[in-house]
Amino acid sequence: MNHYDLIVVGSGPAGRRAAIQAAKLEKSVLVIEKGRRVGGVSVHTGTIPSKTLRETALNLTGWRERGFYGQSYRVKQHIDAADLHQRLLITLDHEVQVLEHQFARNRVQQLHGAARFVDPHTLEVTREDGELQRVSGTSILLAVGTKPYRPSHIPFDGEAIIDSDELLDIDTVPRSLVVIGAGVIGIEYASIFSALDTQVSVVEPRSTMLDFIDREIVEDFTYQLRDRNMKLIFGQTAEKIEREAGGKCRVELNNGRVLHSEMVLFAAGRVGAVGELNLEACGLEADSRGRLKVNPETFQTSVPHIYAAGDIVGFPSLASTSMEQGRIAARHAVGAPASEPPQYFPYGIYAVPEISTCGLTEEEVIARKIPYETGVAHFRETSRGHIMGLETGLLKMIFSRKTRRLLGVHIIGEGATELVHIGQAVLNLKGTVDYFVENTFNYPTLAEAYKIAGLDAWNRMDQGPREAPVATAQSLDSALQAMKKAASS
Ligand SMILES: Cc1cc2nc3c(=O)[nH]c(=O)nc-3n(C[C@H](O)[C@H](O)[C@H](O)COP(=O)(O)OP(=O)(O)OC[C@H]3O[C@@H](n4cnc5c(N)ncnc54)[C@H](O)[C@@H]3O)c2cc1C
Ligand SMILES: NC(=O)c1ccc[n+]([C@@H]2O[C@H](COP(=O)([O-])OP(=O)(O)OC[C@H]3O[C@@H](n4cnc5c(N)ncnc54)[C@H](O)[C@@H]3O)[C@@H](O)[C@H]2O)c1
Repeated sequence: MNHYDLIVVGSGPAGRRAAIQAAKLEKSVLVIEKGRRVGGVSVHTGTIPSKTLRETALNLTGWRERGFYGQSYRVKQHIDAADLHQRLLITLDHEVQVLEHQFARNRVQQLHGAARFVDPHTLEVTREDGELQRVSGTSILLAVGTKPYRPSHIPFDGEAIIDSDELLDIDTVPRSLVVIGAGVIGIEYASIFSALDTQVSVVEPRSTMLDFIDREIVEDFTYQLRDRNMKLIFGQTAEKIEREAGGKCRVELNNGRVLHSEMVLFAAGRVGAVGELNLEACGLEADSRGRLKVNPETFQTSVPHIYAAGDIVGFPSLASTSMEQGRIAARHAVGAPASEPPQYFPYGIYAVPEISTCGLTEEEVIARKIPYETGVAHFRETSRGHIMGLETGLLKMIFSRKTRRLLGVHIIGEGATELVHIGQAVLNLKGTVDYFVENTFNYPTLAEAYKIAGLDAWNRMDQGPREAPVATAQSLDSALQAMKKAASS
């Protein structure tokens, strides 16, 4: 039986980063992956496919050009499922190749098959050819991720009543779609299909959605979705879902309302993929949602040489944070020093329009009784926004009135998931409103919105002995506009 310094179960973001980190520290590493190809949910059914689908939809519909050419503008008149699949396959292939190459370069060994514990240090792998193989590890990292929650009362058929994994295999773009669950997955796909001219209805049992996002941003988002005819039905559950004789889906809500659609996407959460691990054999137990509890600093489970990272440990369940967790877990497992994760990480929602956020929301600042000021910029106030024909887009920053520090940045609109990193850096480096006022930004860029929002807040804050330096004619304009706005409000 082969023995390794570290065995990693799962090759998603947490597993791949952990494996490469341990290999860089010259440890022997084995990655066990039950999927046919490495990459995990992130590469095959989650992050990368959904973002590729979004990009394809925006490109083929000509979405980004409609500000100039009107709502009826299309790059391709009829977009079918083959159009969507084509780019998907190329992107996924590329991702897998890059990952395989990284493993090979770093001498990370791979074993394909489902792993289960035999005892706390030994795993048995059922290989693709049906053979069983046992391996042992000084440390083991569980990075097995999650799978869609599929309650037994939903008649999934893989064709018209589907989960988010099956969505990637559809062979037609539906003309109408009911999405059950307004979580991140539900809302991203709902807005992508709406951009493809599908008539979309979203059913959500709670009275609000995306509660971790600043309410002003969610209100703007909700307005934009409703404005393009999406039905957002809050406070209702789907009582019964069935296929009718003609093939259409019928969704009956608990208030008696009935929705008809060509397709139903059930996206009401995900559960940990611990089913095959035989956790009893290593002394671990998952919670009711299949999640494992870990020490948040080291990612050790209650069995000290067994670590868990990524979606299997719960919030925030992002590819980005999973990678960091995997890296920290691997360093701890092999006795290398590891820093703590930074206080604030960004969250990107790749809906149409996209949303990104980092730090505290206005609601959180109020709840903590922190005296604060906000600064807001609309993308249409920037020259880059004019050039791009943007009609929407908003950047909001929240500052402490006492320390002047940036507390949160919240963005909706084109490029939000990239732009947020400027705010993230200032936030984690403990920067203040003065950073945005005193520094020059490239012009014309959407990043100039930071300058405008910074000045907007600055004008209403105690400015002490400072003067706002005026770096360019453009920032003078912005400053004057912001001052006028402040004076009139
Ligand atoms: C539709 C969708 C869109 C998303 N979009 C984003 C996004 O835009 N940005 C973002 O940051 N995050 C996004 N996420 C979340 C992101 O995909 C996850 O946070 C990330 O994939 C979690 O990584 P992980 O390492 O925990 O494992 P996963 O990526 O879930 O991979 C786990 C791997 O473990 C393998 N495995 C499971 N059990 C066993 C076993 N017993 N033996 C061997 N192998 C096993 C599985 O086959 C799988 O390959 C999205 C998720 C979904 C579903
Ligand atoms: N851009 C990104 O970073 C991104 C994108 C997609 C997914 N993800 C990650 O994947 C994870 C899973 O996402 P998700 O959207 O599946 O889950 P979720 O838990 O975020 O959302 C599920 C939604 O479904 C609703 N719901 C729960 N039970 C329901 C029921 N029986 N009927 C109808 N609705 C019900 C919930 O109220 C919630 O709004 C998230 O935690 C997220 O971090 C991230």
